[in-house]
Amino acid sequence: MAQSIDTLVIVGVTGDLSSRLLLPALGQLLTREKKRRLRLIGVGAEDWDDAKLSQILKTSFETSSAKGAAVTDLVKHATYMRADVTDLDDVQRVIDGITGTPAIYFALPPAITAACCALLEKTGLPDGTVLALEKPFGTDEKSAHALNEQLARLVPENRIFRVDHFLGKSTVLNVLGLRFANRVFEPLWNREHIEKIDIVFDEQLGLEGRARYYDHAGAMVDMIQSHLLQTLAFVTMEPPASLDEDDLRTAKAAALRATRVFGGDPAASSRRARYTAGKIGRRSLPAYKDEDGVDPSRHTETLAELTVEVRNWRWSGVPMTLRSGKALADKRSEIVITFRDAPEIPTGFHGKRPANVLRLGLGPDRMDLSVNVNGPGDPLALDPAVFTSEFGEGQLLAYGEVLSGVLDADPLLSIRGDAAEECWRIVDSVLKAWKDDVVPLQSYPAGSKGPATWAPLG
Ligand SMILES: NC(=O)C1=CN([C@@H]2O[C@H](COP(=O)(O)OP(=O)(O)OC[C@H]3O[C@@H](n4cnc5c(N)ncnc54)[C@H](OP(=O)(O)O)[C@@H]3O)[C@@H](O)[C@H]2O)C=CC1
Ligand SMILES: O=C1O[C@H](COP(=O)(O)O)[C@@H](O)[C@H](O)[C@H]1O
Repeated sequence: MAQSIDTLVIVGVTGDLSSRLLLPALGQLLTREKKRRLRLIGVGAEDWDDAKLSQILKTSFETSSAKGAAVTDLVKHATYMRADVTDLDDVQRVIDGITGTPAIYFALPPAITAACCALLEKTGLPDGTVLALEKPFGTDEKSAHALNEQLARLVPENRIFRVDHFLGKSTVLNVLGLRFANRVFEPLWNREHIEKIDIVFDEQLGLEGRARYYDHAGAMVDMIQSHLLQTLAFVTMEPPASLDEDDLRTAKAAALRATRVFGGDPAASSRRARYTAGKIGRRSLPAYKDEDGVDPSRHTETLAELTVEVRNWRWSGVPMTLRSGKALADKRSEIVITFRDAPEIPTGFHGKRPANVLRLGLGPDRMDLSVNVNGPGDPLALDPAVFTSEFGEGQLLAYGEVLSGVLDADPLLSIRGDAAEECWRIVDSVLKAWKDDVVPLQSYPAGSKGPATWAPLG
Protein backbone atom coordinates (compact mmCIF):
# COMPACT_ATOMS: atom_id res chain seq x y z
CA MET A 1 0.00 0.00 0.00
CA ALA A 2 1.29 3.48 -0.83
CA GLN A 3 2.70 5.26 2.19
CA SER A 4 1.07 8.65 2.48
CA ILE A 5 2.12 9.71 5.97
CA ASP A 6 5.79 9.92 6.87
CA THR A 7 5.69 11.73 10.23
CA LEU A 8 3.69 10.68 13.25
CA VAL A 9 3.22 13.36 15.89
CA ILE A 10 1.86 11.92 19.14
CA VAL A 11 0.61 14.76 21.30
CA GLY A 12 0.36 13.48 24.87
CA VAL A 13 3.17 10.96 24.38
CA THR A 14 3.86 11.07 28.13
CA GLY A 15 0.40 9.72 28.99
CA ASP A 16 -1.08 6.30 29.76
CA LEU A 17 -2.73 5.68 26.38
CA SER A 18 0.48 6.37 24.53
CA SER A 19 2.84 4.18 26.55
CA ARG A 20 0.42 1.32 27.27
CA LEU A 21 -1.52 0.99 24.01
CA LEU A 22 -0.39 3.25 21.17
CA LEU A 23 3.36 2.72 21.23
CA PRO A 24 3.24 -1.09 21.63
CA ALA A 25 0.80 -1.21 18.69
CA LEU A 26 3.05 1.06 16.64
CA GLY A 27 5.98 -1.26 17.39
CA GLN A 28 3.95 -4.28 16.32
CA LEU A 29 2.87 -2.56 13.09
CA LEU A 30 6.44 -1.59 12.20
CA THR A 31 7.65 -5.12 12.95
CA ARG A 32 5.25 -6.40 10.28
CA GLU A 33 5.88 -3.55 7.87
CA LYS A 34 9.66 -3.44 7.75
CA LYS A 35 9.77 -1.09 4.78
CA ARG A 36 7.67 1.61 6.40
CA ARG A 37 9.76 4.62 7.38
CA LEU A 38 8.25 6.94 9.94
CA ARG A 39 9.57 9.89 11.85
CA LEU A 40 8.11 10.10 15.35
CA ILE A 41 7.72 13.42 17.13
CA GLY A 42 6.54 12.98 20.71
CA VAL A 43 4.92 16.03 22.29
CA GLY A 44 4.14 16.32 25.99
CA ALA A 45 3.96 18.68 28.92
CA GLU A 46 6.62 16.72 30.87
CA ASP A 47 10.26 17.77 31.08
CA TRP A 48 11.49 14.90 28.87
CA ASP A 49 14.19 14.90 26.19
CA ASP A 50 14.98 12.72 23.16
CA ALA A 51 16.86 10.21 25.30
CA LYS A 52 13.94 9.80 27.71
CA LEU A 53 11.52 9.34 24.79
CA SER A 54 13.79 6.75 23.26
CA GLN A 55 13.89 4.88 26.60
CA ILE A 56 10.06 4.94 26.81
CA LEU A 57 9.85 3.73 23.21
CA LYS A 58 12.14 0.78 23.95
CA THR A 59 10.12 -0.18 27.05
CA SER A 60 6.79 0.07 25.21
CA PHE A 61 8.12 -1.78 22.17
CA GLU A 62 9.36 -4.63 24.36
CA THR A 63 5.78 -5.31 25.47
CA SER A 64 4.84 -6.14 21.86
CA SER A 65 8.20 -7.79 21.02
CA ALA A 66 8.77 -5.13 18.38
CA LYS A 67 11.93 -5.46 16.33
CA GLY A 68 13.42 -4.99 12.87
CA ALA A 69 14.66 -2.24 10.61
CA ALA A 70 11.57 -0.01 10.74
CA VAL A 71 11.50 -0.10 14.54
CA THR A 72 15.23 0.65 14.88
CA ASP A 73 14.96 3.52 12.41
CA LEU A 74 12.00 5.06 14.24
CA VAL A 75 13.71 4.90 17.64
CA LYS A 76 16.93 6.36 16.21
CA HIS A 77 15.24 9.41 14.72
CA ALA A 78 12.47 10.03 17.30
CA THR A 79 12.42 13.49 18.84
CA TYR A 80 10.66 14.93 21.85
CA MET A 81 9.17 18.41 22.13
CA ARG A 82 8.01 19.84 25.40
CA ALA A 83 4.94 21.95 24.80
CA ASP A 84 1.76 23.15 26.42
CA VAL A 85 -0.60 22.58 23.53
CA THR A 86 -3.08 25.11 24.84
CA ASP A 87 -0.44 27.82 24.24
CA LEU A 88 -0.29 29.36 20.77
CA ASP A 89 3.49 29.87 20.67
CA ASP A 90 4.11 26.27 21.77
CA VAL A 91 1.72 24.90 19.16
CA GLN A 92 3.36 27.04 16.47
CA ARG A 93 6.74 25.61 17.52
CA VAL A 94 5.41 22.07 17.17
CA ILE A 95 3.93 22.77 13.72
CA ASP A 96 7.18 24.43 12.57
CA GLY A 97 9.12 21.36 13.72
CA ILE A 98 7.16 19.00 11.47
CA THR A 99 8.76 17.73 8.28
CA GLY A 100 6.95 15.73 5.59
CA THR A 101 3.26 14.83 5.66
CA PRO A 102 2.14 14.31 9.24
CA ALA A 103 -0.52 12.44 11.13
CA ILE A 104 -1.11 14.33 14.35
CA TYR A 105 -2.46 11.95 16.99
CA PHE A 106 -4.08 13.66 19.96
CA ALA A 107 -3.58 11.27 22.90
CA LEU A 108 -4.94 13.97 25.19
CA PRO A 109 -7.90 14.65 27.44
CA PRO A 110 -10.76 15.76 25.11
CA ALA A 111 -10.93 19.36 26.37
CA ILE A 112 -7.20 19.84 25.69
CA THR A 113 -7.60 18.36 22.20
CA ALA A 114 -10.41 20.83 21.44
CA ALA A 115 -8.34 23.75 22.76
CA CYS A 116 -5.35 22.67 20.66
CA CYS A 117 -7.48 22.32 17.50
CA ALA A 118 -8.71 25.88 17.99
CA LEU A 119 -5.07 27.04 17.96
CA LEU A 120 -4.31 25.03 14.82
CA GLU A 121 -6.77 27.28 12.98
CA LYS A 122 -4.31 30.09 13.68
CA THR A 123 -1.05 28.21 12.98
CA GLY A 124 -2.26 26.38 9.86
CA LEU A 125 -1.21 22.82 9.03
CA PRO A 126 1.20 21.18 6.56
CA ASP A 127 -0.42 19.94 3.32
CA GLY A 128 -2.00 16.51 3.57
CA THR A 129 -2.13 16.48 7.39
CA VAL A 130 -4.21 13.74 8.99
CA LEU A 131 -5.74 14.42 12.41
CA ALA A 132 -6.48 11.53 14.78
CA LEU A 133 -8.60 12.19 17.86
CA GLU A 134 -9.30 9.90 20.78
CA LYS A 135 -12.69 9.35 22.29
CA PRO A 136 -14.67 10.89 23.88
CA PHE A 137 -15.23 13.19 20.92
CA GLY A 138 -16.74 16.24 22.63
CA THR A 139 -18.84 16.16 25.76
CA ASP A 140 -22.35 16.16 24.28
CA GLU A 141 -24.07 16.38 20.88
CA LYS A 142 -23.70 20.15 20.71
CA SER A 143 -19.99 20.22 21.53
CA ALA A 144 -19.33 17.28 19.17
CA HIS A 145 -21.05 19.26 16.41
CA ALA A 146 -18.97 22.35 17.19
CA LEU A 147 -15.77 20.26 17.20
CA ASN A 148 -16.76 18.76 13.84
CA GLU A 149 -17.22 22.24 12.40
CA GLN A 150 -13.88 23.32 13.78
CA LEU A 151 -12.08 20.28 12.34
CA ALA A 152 -13.77 20.80 8.98
CA ARG A 153 -12.08 24.19 8.83
CA LEU A 154 -8.70 22.44 9.25
CA VAL A 155 -8.76 19.36 7.00
CA PRO A 156 -11.30 17.45 4.85
CA GLU A 157 -13.48 14.82 6.55
CA ASN A 158 -11.56 11.88 5.05
CA ARG A 159 -8.41 13.09 6.83
CA ILE A 160 -10.09 13.23 10.24
CA PHE A 161 -9.80 10.05 12.27
CA ARG A 162 -12.12 9.81 15.25
CA VAL A 163 -10.51 6.81 16.81
CA ASP A 164 -12.45 3.96 18.38
CA HIS A 165 -10.11 1.05 18.97
CA PHE A 166 -13.05 -1.37 19.36
CA LEU A 167 -13.50 -1.09 15.60
CA GLY A 168 -9.98 -2.50 15.30
CA LYS A 169 -10.81 -5.53 17.45
CA SER A 170 -10.89 -8.62 15.29
CA THR A 171 -14.15 -10.02 16.71
CA VAL A 172 -15.98 -6.74 16.21
CA LEU A 173 -14.83 -6.86 12.57
CA ASN A 174 -15.85 -10.53 12.49
CA VAL A 175 -19.46 -9.46 13.00
CA LEU A 176 -19.39 -8.23 9.41
CA GLY A 177 -18.00 -11.48 8.02
CA LEU A 178 -20.36 -13.60 10.10
CA ARG A 179 -23.42 -11.63 9.02
CA PHE A 180 -22.63 -10.78 5.42
CA ALA A 181 -20.51 -13.68 4.15
CA ASN A 182 -22.89 -16.46 5.25
CA ARG A 183 -26.38 -17.55 4.32
CA VAL A 184 -27.31 -18.93 7.74
CA PHE A 185 -27.46 -15.88 10.01
CA GLU A 186 -28.61 -12.86 8.03
CA PRO A 187 -32.11 -14.20 7.18
CA LEU A 188 -32.69 -14.60 10.94
CA TRP A 189 -31.10 -11.26 11.84
CA ASN A 190 -34.25 -9.28 12.61
CA ARG A 191 -37.15 -8.74 15.04
CA GLU A 192 -38.99 -11.85 13.78
CA HIS A 193 -36.28 -14.13 15.09
CA ILE A 194 -34.20 -12.22 17.63
CA GLU A 195 -35.56 -11.67 21.12
CA LYS A 196 -32.84 -9.41 22.50
CA ILE A 197 -29.26 -8.34 22.08
CA ASP A 198 -26.82 -7.71 24.93
CA ILE A 199 -23.35 -6.26 24.66
CA VAL A 200 -21.39 -6.64 27.88
CA PHE A 201 -17.95 -5.29 28.70
CA ASP A 202 -17.21 -6.04 32.36
CA GLU A 203 -13.68 -5.37 33.57
CA GLN A 204 -11.79 -6.43 36.66
CA LEU A 205 -9.62 -3.32 36.32
CA GLY A 206 -10.42 -0.48 38.69
CA LEU A 207 -9.51 3.16 38.16
CA GLU A 208 -5.80 2.40 37.60
CA GLY A 209 -4.73 5.99 38.39
CA ARG A 210 -6.85 7.52 35.61
CA ALA A 211 -9.02 9.79 37.80
CA ARG A 212 -7.99 12.90 35.88
CA TYR A 213 -9.82 11.56 32.83
CA TYR A 214 -12.24 8.94 34.13
CA ASP A 215 -13.81 10.95 36.95
CA HIS A 216 -15.14 13.35 34.29
CA ALA A 217 -16.28 10.56 31.99
CA GLY A 218 -17.69 7.60 33.95
CA ALA A 219 -18.67 4.26 32.48
CA MET A 220 -21.43 5.65 30.24
CA VAL A 221 -19.16 8.06 28.37
CA ASP A 222 -15.98 6.00 28.62
CA MET A 223 -17.50 2.84 27.16
CA ILE A 224 -21.17 2.94 26.15
CA GLN A 225 -21.34 6.29 24.33
CA SER A 226 -18.38 5.26 22.20
CA HIS A 227 -17.21 1.65 21.97
CA LEU A 228 -20.43 -0.23 22.71
CA LEU A 229 -22.69 1.88 20.50
CA GLN A 230 -20.18 1.53 17.65
CA THR A 231 -20.16 -2.23 18.18
CA LEU A 232 -23.97 -2.27 18.24
CA ALA A 233 -23.99 -0.41 14.93
CA PHE A 234 -22.00 -3.26 13.33
CA VAL A 235 -24.53 -5.73 14.76
CA THR A 236 -27.63 -3.84 13.59
CA MET A 237 -26.64 -2.10 10.33
CA GLU A 238 -28.01 -3.00 6.90
CA PRO A 239 -25.65 -4.90 4.56
CA PRO A 240 -23.26 -2.47 2.88
CA ALA A 241 -22.61 -3.01 -0.84
CA SER A 242 -18.86 -3.01 -0.18
CA LEU A 243 -16.34 -2.55 2.59
CA ASP A 244 -15.42 0.76 1.07
CA GLU A 245 -15.28 3.48 3.74
CA ASP A 246 -18.24 5.36 2.30
CA ASP A 247 -20.55 2.31 2.07
CA LEU A 248 -19.58 0.92 5.46
CA ARG A 249 -19.69 4.18 7.37
CA THR A 250 -22.95 5.25 5.74
CA ALA A 251 -24.60 1.96 6.78
CA LYS A 252 -23.24 2.34 10.32
CA ALA A 253 -24.42 5.95 10.61
CA ALA A 254 -27.92 4.97 9.41
CA ALA A 255 -28.16 2.32 12.15
CA LEU A 256 -27.09 4.86 14.78
CA ARG A 257 -29.57 7.42 13.46
CA ALA A 258 -32.36 4.90 14.09
CA THR A 259 -31.17 4.12 17.63
CA ARG A 260 -33.11 5.55 20.61
CA VAL A 261 -33.28 4.85 24.33
CA PHE A 262 -35.79 2.07 24.81
CA GLY A 263 -39.40 3.27 25.00
CA GLY A 264 -38.14 6.85 24.79
CA ASP A 265 -37.64 6.80 28.57
CA PRO A 266 -34.06 7.61 29.61
CA ALA A 267 -34.69 6.95 33.30
CA ALA A 268 -36.45 3.60 32.93
CA SER A 269 -33.93 2.36 30.37
CA SER A 270 -30.74 3.08 32.31
CA ARG A 271 -28.99 2.14 35.55
CA ARG A 272 -25.79 3.29 37.20
CA ALA A 273 -23.66 2.24 40.13
CA ARG A 274 -20.28 2.91 41.74
CA TYR A 275 -17.93 0.46 43.46
CA THR A 276 -17.25 0.44 47.16
CA ALA A 277 -14.16 -1.14 48.75
CA GLY A 278 -13.63 -4.80 48.03
CA LYS A 279 -11.33 -7.52 46.77
CA ILE A 280 -10.81 -8.85 43.26
CA GLY A 281 -9.03 -12.13 43.72
CA ARG A 282 -6.22 -11.19 46.11
CA ARG A 283 -6.17 -7.52 45.07
CA SER A 284 -7.81 -5.08 47.51
CA LEU A 285 -9.41 -2.00 46.00
CA PRO A 286 -10.45 1.10 47.92
CA ALA A 287 -13.91 2.51 47.30
CA TYR A 288 -13.97 4.49 44.04
CA LYS A 289 -14.80 7.66 45.94
CA ASP A 290 -11.60 7.25 47.99
CA GLU A 291 -9.31 6.73 44.97
CA ASP A 292 -6.62 9.37 44.37
CA GLY A 293 -7.90 12.32 42.35
CA VAL A 294 -11.60 11.41 42.61
CA ASP A 295 -14.10 14.10 43.57
CA PRO A 296 -16.87 12.11 45.32
CA SER A 297 -19.34 14.92 44.78
CA ARG A 298 -19.24 14.28 41.02
CA HIS A 299 -21.10 10.98 41.66
CA THR A 300 -19.23 9.35 38.78
CA GLU A 301 -20.58 5.89 37.94
CA THR A 302 -18.19 2.97 37.43
CA LEU A 303 -20.90 0.63 36.11
CA ALA A 304 -23.52 1.67 33.57
CA GLU A 305 -26.31 -0.08 31.74
CA LEU A 306 -28.47 1.28 28.94
CA THR A 307 -31.22 -0.37 26.91
CA VAL A 308 -31.82 1.02 23.44
CA GLU A 309 -33.88 0.07 20.42
CA VAL A 310 -33.26 0.53 16.72
CA ARG A 311 -36.44 2.05 15.36
CA ASN A 312 -36.73 0.56 11.90
CA TRP A 313 -38.58 -2.34 10.25
CA ARG A 314 -35.78 -4.77 10.95
CA TRP A 315 -35.41 -4.12 14.68
CA SER A 316 -38.44 -2.31 16.09
CA GLY A 317 -39.18 -3.40 19.67
CA VAL A 318 -36.06 -5.56 20.20
CA PRO A 319 -34.35 -4.52 23.46
CA MET A 320 -30.61 -4.04 23.08
CA THR A 321 -28.78 -3.65 26.36
CA LEU A 322 -25.28 -2.26 26.66
CA ARG A 323 -23.43 -2.66 29.92
CA SER A 324 -19.93 -1.87 31.05
CA GLY A 325 -18.26 -1.54 34.41
CA LYS A 326 -15.05 -1.63 36.36
CA ALA A 327 -13.84 -3.57 39.41
CA LEU A 328 -16.21 -6.47 38.76
CA ALA A 329 -15.70 -10.08 39.79
CA ASP A 330 -15.13 -11.42 36.29
CA LYS A 331 -13.79 -10.08 33.03
CA ARG A 332 -16.53 -10.61 30.49
CA SER A 333 -16.68 -9.06 27.05
CA GLU A 334 -19.20 -10.40 24.59
CA ILE A 335 -22.02 -9.73 22.20
CA VAL A 336 -24.95 -12.00 23.03
CA ILE A 337 -27.74 -12.57 20.52
CA THR A 338 -30.73 -14.39 22.03
CA PHE A 339 -33.13 -15.88 19.49
CA ARG A 340 -36.89 -16.26 19.93
CA ASP A 341 -38.37 -19.56 20.87
CA ALA A 342 -39.19 -22.05 18.07
CA PRO A 343 -42.80 -21.41 16.98
CA GLU A 344 -43.92 -25.01 17.54
CA ILE A 345 -42.25 -28.13 18.89
CA PRO A 346 -43.61 -31.50 17.71
CA THR A 347 -45.46 -33.30 20.48
CA GLY A 348 -43.30 -36.10 21.77
CA PHE A 349 -40.10 -34.19 22.37
CA HIS A 350 -39.24 -33.60 26.00
CA GLY A 351 -36.30 -32.35 28.03
CA LYS A 352 -34.46 -29.03 28.33
CA ARG A 353 -34.99 -26.48 25.58
CA PRO A 354 -33.28 -23.16 26.38
CA ALA A 355 -33.26 -20.31 23.84
CA ASN A 356 -30.78 -20.48 20.98
CA VAL A 357 -27.99 -18.08 21.83
CA LEU A 358 -25.11 -16.81 19.72
CA ARG A 359 -22.19 -15.45 21.75
CA LEU A 360 -19.38 -13.51 20.13
CA GLY A 361 -16.51 -13.17 22.59
CA LEU A 362 -14.47 -9.96 22.27
CA GLY A 363 -11.48 -11.37 24.13
CA PRO A 364 -10.72 -14.17 24.04
CA ASP A 365 -12.06 -14.00 20.49
CA ARG A 366 -14.54 -16.84 20.04
CA MET A 367 -18.03 -17.77 18.96
CA ASP A 368 -20.49 -20.08 20.73
CA LEU A 369 -23.79 -21.06 19.19
CA SER A 370 -26.13 -23.01 21.43
CA VAL A 371 -28.82 -25.15 19.83
CA ASN A 372 -31.18 -27.89 21.01
CA VAL A 373 -30.59 -31.36 19.59
CA ASN A 374 -31.71 -34.89 20.33
CA GLY A 375 -29.59 -35.94 23.28
CA PRO A 376 -27.74 -39.19 23.73
CA GLY A 377 -29.77 -42.12 25.08
CA ASP A 378 -33.49 -41.40 24.70
CA PRO A 379 -33.77 -40.15 21.08
CA LEU A 380 -36.77 -37.93 21.90
CA ALA A 381 -35.10 -36.15 24.82
CA LEU A 382 -33.82 -32.71 23.82
CA ASP A 383 -30.42 -31.63 25.01
CA PRO A 384 -28.65 -28.29 24.50
CA ALA A 385 -25.40 -28.47 22.53
CA VAL A 386 -22.87 -25.70 21.89
CA PHE A 387 -20.89 -25.22 18.68
CA THR A 388 -17.70 -23.37 19.53
CA SER A 389 -15.09 -21.75 17.37
CA GLU A 390 -11.97 -20.04 18.68
CA PHE A 391 -11.25 -17.16 16.33
CA GLY A 392 -7.62 -16.71 17.27
CA GLU A 393 -6.03 -13.32 17.61
CA GLY A 394 -6.06 -10.72 14.87
CA GLN A 395 -2.78 -10.09 13.08
CA LEU A 396 -2.56 -6.69 14.74
CA LEU A 397 -3.54 -5.34 18.14
CA ALA A 398 -6.71 -3.22 17.96
CA TYR A 399 -4.62 -0.04 18.14
CA GLY A 400 -2.37 -1.46 15.40
CA GLU A 401 -5.38 -1.66 13.08
CA VAL A 402 -6.32 1.88 14.04
CA LEU A 403 -2.79 3.21 13.45
CA SER A 404 -2.51 1.34 10.19
CA GLY A 405 -5.63 3.20 8.96
CA VAL A 406 -4.29 6.54 10.18
CA LEU A 407 -0.85 6.07 8.58
CA ASP A 408 -2.33 4.91 5.27
CA ALA A 409 -4.97 7.68 5.44
CA ASP A 410 -7.70 5.02 5.12
CA PRO A 411 -10.68 6.13 7.26
CA LEU A 412 -12.61 2.81 7.04
CA LEU A 413 -12.35 2.13 10.79
CA SER A 414 -12.62 5.70 11.97
CA ILE A 415 -15.90 7.24 13.15
CA ARG A 416 -17.43 9.68 10.70
CA GLY A 417 -18.49 13.06 12.08
CA ASP A 418 -22.24 12.42 11.81
CA ALA A 419 -21.91 9.09 13.65
CA ALA A 420 -19.95 10.75 16.47
CA GLU A 421 -22.79 13.24 16.95
CA GLU A 422 -25.44 10.49 16.81
CA CYS A 423 -23.75 8.59 19.64
CA TRP A 424 -24.05 11.64 21.86
CA ARG A 425 -27.66 12.23 20.76
CA ILE A 426 -28.48 8.70 21.95
CA VAL A 427 -27.02 9.13 25.45
CA ASP A 428 -27.51 12.87 26.12
CA SER A 429 -30.99 12.45 27.61
CA VAL A 430 -29.72 9.66 29.87
CA LEU A 431 -26.82 11.74 31.12
CA LYS A 432 -29.27 14.55 31.86
CA ALA A 433 -31.56 12.20 33.82
CA TRP A 434 -28.53 11.06 35.82
CA LYS A 435 -27.38 14.62 36.46
CA ASP A 436 -30.88 15.47 37.69
CA ASP A 437 -30.64 12.42 39.97
CA VAL A 438 -33.75 10.83 38.47
CA VAL A 439 -31.82 7.55 38.33
CA PRO A 440 -30.28 6.62 41.70
CA LEU A 441 -26.53 5.95 41.91
CA GLN A 442 -26.39 2.43 43.34
CA SER A 443 -23.34 0.72 44.77
CA TYR A 444 -21.58 -2.63 44.54
CA PRO A 445 -18.53 -3.99 46.31
CA ALA A 446 -15.41 -4.19 44.13
CA GLY A 447 -15.04 -7.84 43.14
CA SER A 448 -18.80 -8.49 43.04
CA LYS A 449 -21.01 -9.01 39.98
CA GLY A 450 -22.59 -5.55 40.43
CA PRO A 451 -25.59 -4.50 42.52
CA ALA A 452 -27.44 -7.58 43.75
CA THR A 453 -30.74 -6.30 42.33
CA TRP A 454 -29.45 -6.12 38.73
CA ALA A 455 -30.52 -9.14 36.73
CA PRO A 456 -27.63 -10.75 34.85
CA LEU A 457 -27.48 -10.12 31.09
CA GLY A 458 -27.10 -12.60 28.26
N1 LIG B 1 -5.66 5.19 28.78
C1 LIG B 1 -6.48 4.36 28.15
O1 LIG B 1 -6.59 3.16 28.44
C2 LIG B 1 -7.31 4.89 27.03
C3 LIG B 1 -7.42 6.25 26.81
N2 LIG B 1 -8.15 6.71 25.78
C4 LIG B 1 -8.27 8.15 25.55
O2 LIG B 1 -6.99 8.74 25.39
C5 LIG B 1 -7.00 10.08 25.85
C6 LIG B 1 -5.83 10.27 26.81
O3 LIG B 1 -6.04 9.39 27.90
P1 LIG B 1 -4.86 8.94 28.87
O4 LIG B 1 -3.61 8.71 28.15
O5 LIG B 1 -5.44 7.85 29.70
O6 LIG B 1 -4.69 10.25 29.79
P2 LIG B 1 -3.39 10.72 30.59
O7 LIG B 1 -3.87 11.71 31.57
O8 LIG B 1 -2.59 9.56 31.07
O9 LIG B 1 -2.51 11.42 29.46
C7 LIG B 1 -2.85 12.65 28.90
C8 LIG B 1 -1.61 13.24 28.31
O10 LIG B 1 -1.93 14.55 27.87
C9 LIG B 1 -0.90 15.42 28.30
N3 LIG B 1 -1.38 16.78 28.43
C10 LIG B 1 -2.41 17.23 29.19
N4 LIG B 1 -2.55 18.57 29.04
C11 LIG B 1 -1.59 18.95 28.17
C12 LIG B 1 -1.21 20.17 27.60
N5 LIG B 1 -1.86 21.32 27.88
N6 LIG B 1 -0.17 20.21 26.74
C13 LIG B 1 0.49 19.07 26.42
N7 LIG B 1 0.18 17.87 26.91
C14 LIG B 1 -0.84 17.81 27.79
C15 LIG B 1 -0.48 14.86 29.61
O11 LIG B 1 0.78 15.39 29.98
P3 LIG B 1 1.12 15.57 31.55
O12 LIG B 1 1.01 14.22 32.15
O13 LIG B 1 2.47 16.10 31.55
O14 LIG B 1 0.09 16.53 32.07
C16 LIG B 1 -0.45 13.38 29.27
O15 LIG B 1 0.72 13.06 28.60
C17 LIG B 1 -8.37 10.29 26.49
O16 LIG B 1 -9.18 10.96 25.56
C18 LIG B 1 -8.91 8.88 26.70
O17 LIG B 1 -10.30 8.81 26.57
C19 LIG B 1 -8.80 5.86 24.92
C20 LIG B 1 -8.71 4.51 25.08
C21 LIG B 1 -7.99 3.90 26.17
O1 LIG C 1 -11.22 2.93 25.85
C1 LIG C 1 -11.18 2.24 26.84
O2 LIG C 1 -11.10 0.91 26.70
C2 LIG C 1 -10.56 0.11 27.76
C3 LIG C 1 -10.96 -1.33 27.45
O3 LIG C 1 -10.50 -1.73 26.19
P1 LIG C 1 -9.38 -2.84 26.02
O4 LIG C 1 -9.21 -2.96 24.57
O5 LIG C 1 -8.19 -2.31 26.74
O6 LIG C 1 -9.87 -4.07 26.66
C4 LIG C 1 -11.10 0.54 29.09
O7 LIG C 1 -10.42 -0.15 30.11
C5 LIG C 1 -10.87 2.03 29.28
O8 LIG C 1 -11.48 2.47 30.49
C6 LIG C 1 -11.45 2.82 28.15
O9 LIG C 1 -11.04 4.18 28.25
